[in-house]
Amino acid sequence: MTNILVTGGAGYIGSHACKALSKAGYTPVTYDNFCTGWRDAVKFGPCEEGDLSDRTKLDEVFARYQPAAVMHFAALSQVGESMRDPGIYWRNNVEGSLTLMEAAVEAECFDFVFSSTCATYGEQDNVVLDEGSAQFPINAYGASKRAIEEMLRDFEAAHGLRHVIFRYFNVAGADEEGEVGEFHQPETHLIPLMLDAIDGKRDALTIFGTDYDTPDGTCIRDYVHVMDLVDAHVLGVKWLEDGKGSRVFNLGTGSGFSVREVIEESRNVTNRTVPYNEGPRRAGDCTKLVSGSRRAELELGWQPERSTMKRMISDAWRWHQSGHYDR
Ligand SMILES: NC(=O)c1ccc[n+]([C@@H]2O[C@H](COP(=O)([O-])OP(=O)(O)OC[C@H]3O[C@@H](n4cnc5c(N)ncnc54)[C@H](O)[C@@H]3O)[C@@H](O)[C@H]2O)c1
Ligand SMILES: O=c1ccn([C@@H]2O[C@H](COP(=O)(O)OP(=O)(O)O[C@H]3O[C@H](CO)[C@H](O)[C@H](O)[C@H]3O)[C@@H](O)[C@H]2O)c(=O)[nH]1
Repeated sequence: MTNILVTGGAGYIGSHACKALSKAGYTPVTYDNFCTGWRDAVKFGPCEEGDLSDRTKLDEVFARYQPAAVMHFAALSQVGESMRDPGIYWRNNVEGSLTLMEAAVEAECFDFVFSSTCATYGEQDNVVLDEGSAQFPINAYGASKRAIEEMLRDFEAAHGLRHVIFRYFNVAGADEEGEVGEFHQPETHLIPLMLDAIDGKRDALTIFGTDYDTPDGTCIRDYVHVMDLVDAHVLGVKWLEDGKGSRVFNLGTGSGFSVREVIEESRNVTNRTVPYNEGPRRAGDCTKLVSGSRRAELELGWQPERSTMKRMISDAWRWHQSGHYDR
C-alpha cells in the first residue's frame, strides 16, 4: 500500500480526503494537532499527533511512513479571525507550511498537493476567475495561502518539489455514507450555520450584507460538494505519480448562488422555515467568487457530479440530523 501523508486529516475536508484515498487503495496517514480537528474523524488510516511547526516530529513521521506524497490541508481558515489576528495566520499557515516543505524535501518526498483557495483572487468585479487570474487577496487568510503557493514555486525551482495546487471555491456537503461530515467549532460557514438555525440548535442566521452589487444584494459564491472536491485530490496524487508537471486547478462548478438563494434551497430541502435576519457586511468578504475555469475537468478528468445545491444541502442536512454531529 502506498502511504500519503495527510496534514489536517482530522478536519472537515481532510477526513473526507482520507476516506477517498483509502477507497482508492492508498493508506492515508493523518498528521494533525487537533486545534480544529477531531480524533473521531480519523477513521481510515494511522494518526500522528503533531504540529506543522514541529520539525523533529515531522522528520520522524516521514521516516516511519515514507509517504509517496503529501496532501496538505492543515491550516487556520476563518476569514474574519484572520482580519482580527493576522499574525496567527502567517505563523500557523505560512511558517507551518515552510517547515513541512523543508521536511518533505529532506525526506525526498517530492510530490505535494496543496489546499489553496479562491480567497487568493480577492475582489475582482466582472473578471472571469481562472487559474491565470491575478491574485489580490483582501484578507490575511487569502494572503497566507497565496504566500504558500509562492513558496511551492520556489521549492520546485530549487529542490524539485512538484505540486498540484487546488484553489477551492466554497466547500459544502458531507460524505453521503454518513461516516464523516462538517463540524467546525466555532462554525462560521453559511450552510451548517443555517441548518443549525433551522434545527433550533442556534439563533437565527444573520445575512452578512444585503447591499452588495448583486441581483438580490447578497454575496455570491460557487459551492462544491466535499466528496467531489476530495475526488479531485486523488486525481491530483495520480497526476503527480504519472510524472506530470506542477499545475494549479480551480475547484468550483462555475455556478454562483447568492446567500438568499442558498436560504431558499435549504427551505425546499428541509421543508422547514429558515429563521434569519439581515445584518451588516462581514469584514473581508468579496462580493462574488465564481470559478471561470474547466481546467480540472478537461485535464484531470474531474467530474463534480454531486455538486448541485440540492444535493450538498441534503447531504449536510442528513449529517446534521445524525447523532454524529452532536459532539
Ligand atoms: N472549508 C472550505 O470551504 C475551504 C475552502 C477553501 C480552502 N479550504 C482549505 O482547506 C483546508 C481544510 O479546511 P477545513 O474546512 O477542512 O478546515 P478544518 O479546520 O476542519 O481542518 C483543518 C485541520 O488542520 C489541523 N491543523 C491546523 N493547523 C495545524 C497545525 N499547525 N499543525 C497540525 N494540524 C493543524 C486542524 O486541527 C484541523 O484538523 C484548509 O487549508 C483550508 O484553508 C477550505
Ligand atoms: O452567518 C453567515 C455566514 C456566511 N454568510 C455569507 O455566506 C457566504 C459564504 O460564507 P462562508 O463563511 O460560508 O464562506 P466564505 O465565502 O467566507 O469562504 C472563504 O473561506 C473559506 C474557508 O473557510 C474558503 O477558504 C473560501 O475559499 C473563502 O472564500 C458569504 O457571502 C458570507 O458573507 C452569511 O451571510 N452569514
